[in-house]
This record gives sequence, structure tokens and C-alpha cells, in this order.
Amino acid sequence: MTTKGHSQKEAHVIEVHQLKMRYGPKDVLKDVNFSIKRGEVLALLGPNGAGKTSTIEILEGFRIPSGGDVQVLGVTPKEGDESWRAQLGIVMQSWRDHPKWRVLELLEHLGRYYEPYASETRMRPMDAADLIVKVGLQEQVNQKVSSLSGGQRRRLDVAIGLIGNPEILFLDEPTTGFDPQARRDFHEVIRRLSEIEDTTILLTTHDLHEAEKLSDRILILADGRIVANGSAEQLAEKVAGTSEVRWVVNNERFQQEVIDAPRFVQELFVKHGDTVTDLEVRKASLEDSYIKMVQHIKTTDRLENTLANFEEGTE
Ligand SMILES: Nc1ncnc2c1ncn2[C@@H]1O[C@H](COP(=O)(O)OP(=O)(O)OP(=O)(O)O)[C@@H](O)[C@H]1O
Repeated sequence: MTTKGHSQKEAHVIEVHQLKMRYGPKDVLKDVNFSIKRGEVLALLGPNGAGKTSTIEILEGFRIPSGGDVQVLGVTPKEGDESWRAQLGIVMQSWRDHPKWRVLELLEHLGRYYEPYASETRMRPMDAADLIVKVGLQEQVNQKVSSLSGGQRRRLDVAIGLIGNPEILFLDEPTTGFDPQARRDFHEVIRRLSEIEDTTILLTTHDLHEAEKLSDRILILADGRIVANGSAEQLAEKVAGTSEVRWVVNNERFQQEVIDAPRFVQELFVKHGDTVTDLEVRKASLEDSYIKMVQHIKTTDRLENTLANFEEGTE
């Protein structure tokens, strides 16, 4: 068993090398490589079916990969013991259990499992009543889990993931069904965990705004590979590298995509002087980059498939 050193401070708490996942004939993950440092908040993005849940569930030890090497806190997940598992907090995509428990009762009950794993540096479990306030369920404290609304149930899922004060928190689409206030509260909880507790957080989301706001780094998974790895700003610059300039001259509207916006604007004023009004410069957003990147992969993939079929004589 490779349960070596999960108490020591590794530089990288998650390391993924050449990870492969195949379901039947379908290669979903093809040589995925990335690592995550302690205290980092990382968002894993990608279109439906890209393999985000598969990746997260391999890291949690719930799925066995078809190939490659994965280490979480220095341990191969499928070999992780109870004390390794106690360091992880998990919020899966859908979790529909414990219907008869009441909110506070359930969190206190689950919290007791973590008591033996408390340390000088990590209080375990977290205080259930405090946690309920943090996730905004104070009015549902004594309500049965089966009677919670979808968004309230999701808030409880997040609290269940946090009750053990984890070293690493995995969140698979945590904010699905959240109203704007719940989303804002959740972002605050994540920020505090990362800043105060040094918790490492890996989340998947389809909300690019959320990824941009919350994460230190973004990974984009498409066609079984990591196609981008960087901060939201770096990704926006790398892929799009352009800005959109809009302006009005003599009541006529103009719009142009440019690479060097300051220079373009300067030239605009040299040419038209004070007649330029309603000037707007919009830098390429993460969403622009994401769409371009995923579309590019799809097009390349279609092209490769067409060529492969052509070579096999099926086109
Ligand atoms: N147990 C399984 N058996 C067969 N195919 C599977 C299994 N689990 C996942 N898949 C397939 O693997 C691919 C990746 O699934 P996964 O759930 O990891 O994607 P995802 O990126 O999380 O998608 P989404 O954004 O829709 O949640 C999908 O095409 C899915 O149909």
C-alpha cells in the first residue's frame, strides 16, 4: 500500500500523469497530465461528456483508470485507507440519500466520523451549526432532508463535503440549482477555505463566470486531453488575443476586432478627433476563448475522423 507521507507538506497535493480512461471501445481520457499545489483553487471546464466527472471520480478513488499514474496526497487513490479518505471532502454531481435525517442531526452524525482524524493544525469536524449558517441553511436546521428544495439540498451537499474540514475538496458542478444569493454565499465559503484553511479545491462547472471568479487556474478538457491550462486572463489572451472596439462617428455605428486596441483607438482619434463618441473597448473574455478553443478541437476532431474514415474507405 502506498499510504506514504500524507501528513507531510507535498508541493503538489494532486499529480496526474498520462491518465487514460476507456469505456468499452471509447477513449474518454487520452494521456491527461496536470498537477495541483496545496491551497490552489482549480476549475476543470469542458463540454458535456469531456470526462470531467470521470477525472474527479478517479482522483476520489471511486473509478479505476485504464492507465497512467495518479497521486492524491502522495497516495494512489484506489489504495487509499480510511485516514487518507478522511482528508478529502467530496460533493458529487448528484447525491440523493439520508432522506429521513434532519439537517443539523445529519451533519453532526457525519462529523463524528472525522473526530479521530483531528490534528493540531486541523480542527475536525467543523462545527455543524456554524457550517449550516455558512451555507445559508439556518432556517432549515430541523427540516427533514427529503423536504428540502433542490437548491437547499445542494447547499447541504456542500456542507456534507465540508464537515470533515478537508485538505482537498472535490466539487462536481456544486452550484447547479443555486439562486444568486446562494451562489454568492458559496463563493465566499470557497474563498475563505482557500485563504484561511489552505484547502486545495478542484471544481467542475459550466459557469465560466464562476470559474473566472473563483479559481486561481483553469484547465479545459476537450477530446480527452487538457487543451488549456492557465489563469482566466492568460487563457483569454492566449486564445483570443483580440479586443472588440465599438464607436460612433456622425451618428453611424462601427465595430471592429483588433489586436492592438490602444494603438487603434489613438489612430481613430487622430483621424476623426472629437467626432468619435460612445467609444467602447472590450477585451476578449474567457467565454470567447473557451468557445473558440472547444470549437477548434471539434473541427480538428471532425477533420481527423473524416480523414481516418476516408483512409479506411468508409467515406
Ligand atoms: N460508466 C460508464 N460507462 C460507459 N460510458 C461512460 C461511463 N461513465 C461515463 N461514460 C461516458 O464517458 C464520457 C465522459 O463522461 P463524464 O461524465 O466523465 O463527462 P463530463 O465531462 O463530466 O460531462 P458533463 O459535463 O455532461 O457532466 C461520456 O461520453 C459518458 O457517456
